[in-house]
Amino acid sequence: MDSKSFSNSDSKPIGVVGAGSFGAAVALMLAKKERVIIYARKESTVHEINSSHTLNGKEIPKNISATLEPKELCEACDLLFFMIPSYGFQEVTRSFAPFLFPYHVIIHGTKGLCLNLPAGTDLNTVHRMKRSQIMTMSEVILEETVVVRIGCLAGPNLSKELRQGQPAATVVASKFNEVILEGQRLLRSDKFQVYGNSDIIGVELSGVLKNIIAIAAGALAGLGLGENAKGLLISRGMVEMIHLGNALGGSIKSVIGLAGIGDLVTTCNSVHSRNYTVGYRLAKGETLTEIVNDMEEVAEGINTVQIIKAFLESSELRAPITENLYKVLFEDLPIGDALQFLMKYPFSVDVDFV
Ligand SMILES: NC(=O)C1=CN([C@@H]2O[C@H](COP(=O)(O)OP(=O)(O)OC[C@H]3O[C@@H](n4cnc5c(N)ncnc54)[C@H](OP(=O)(O)O)[C@@H]3O)[C@@H](O)[C@H]2O)C=CC1
Ligand SMILES: O=C(CO)COP(=O)(O)O
Repeated sequence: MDSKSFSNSDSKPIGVVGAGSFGAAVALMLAKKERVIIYARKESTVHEINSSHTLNGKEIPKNISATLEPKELCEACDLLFFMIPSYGFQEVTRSFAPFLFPYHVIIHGTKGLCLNLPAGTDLNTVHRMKRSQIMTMSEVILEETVVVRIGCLAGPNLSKELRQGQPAATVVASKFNEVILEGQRLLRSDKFQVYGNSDIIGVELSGVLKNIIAIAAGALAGLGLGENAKGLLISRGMVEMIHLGNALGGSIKSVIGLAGIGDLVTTCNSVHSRNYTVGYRLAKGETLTEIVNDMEEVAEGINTVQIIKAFLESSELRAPITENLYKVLFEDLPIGDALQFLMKYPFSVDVDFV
């Protein structure tokens, strides 16, 4: 394959790694254009897809099949969509690495961060982190594999709405134009618009950072506060995302685009958002442990708050929403006290980023 262009023109199937909520939603969209092979780690999931053409009991098209083997997926497909939460991302990427070649293209949809810490340490033991110790998923793929053409999918894409066929849009970000074009070709439909962006780090960070604000928005709703308070949170949250995104290597433009403000508005308003739900349930009196133990799906924002708090410890930057949410989640600060602190915080300039 020509290293400068990429097109699945020989109609190889498209690989989807992960059969969770988002992996399933993306596999269904891809199956409208091409054959799809899903990699899942559970034999029962693979068996269900291959034998009854269902996933979690819901019918799926017959051009979707499944495998338990990374090798099989890498041999069959040139383009792989990695749809794995950040907690499993490094492990899964390492299991695929021996079978990946520079001709492969990977587009991921993960809205979380991984860590690059010395052996024997983790998030519970390292409380100050430099940027070099924090990795976006494109950085994990670059570190662990020989794949260079990497893309990221981010935007207001609640999987439940996508599966219902409701209209939506996303951003495919990559430094390689052919990755953006192929993502657009495969995913675009009359119900789904796909924008391109070359700032992959900024787009990844937008999807990651909005989860923090979504937890806070759920908490406001759980406290019974109104739309004025939400407008305030979303606006100040966006400013915080811009400064954090910038400090971590992303561009302001990406945060004020679909993957940033677009996704922020969606997840701060939806009971289908897991992050929003975490905040809502906290405000209703449940503990973080109770909520996490009871959730079947991942709420990336919880881990992200911890990582960003550790990053703030090693920088001059202040991010009052994140810092107060950290105290609520991990230091038992009552949500009402956090809110009071934020109301008194000396934010004096409305727009300080342009
Ligand atoms: N759901 C949504 O609306 C959206 C989600 N995202 C992002 O997509 C990512 C995935 O989310 P989502 O699909 O919702 O998560 P889910 O919790 O629904 O599913 C996660 C999937 O990843 C698999 N998995 C986890 N760890 C491993 C591992 N080590 N090896 C193999 N498989 C593994 C799980 O497998 P198993 O079933 O075997 O446990 C499961 O199928 C997250 O980062 C999320 O932020 C982005 C946009 C929208
Ligand atoms: O990112 C999402 C929608 O764009 C999904 O948000 P949650 O992970 O909070 O469910």
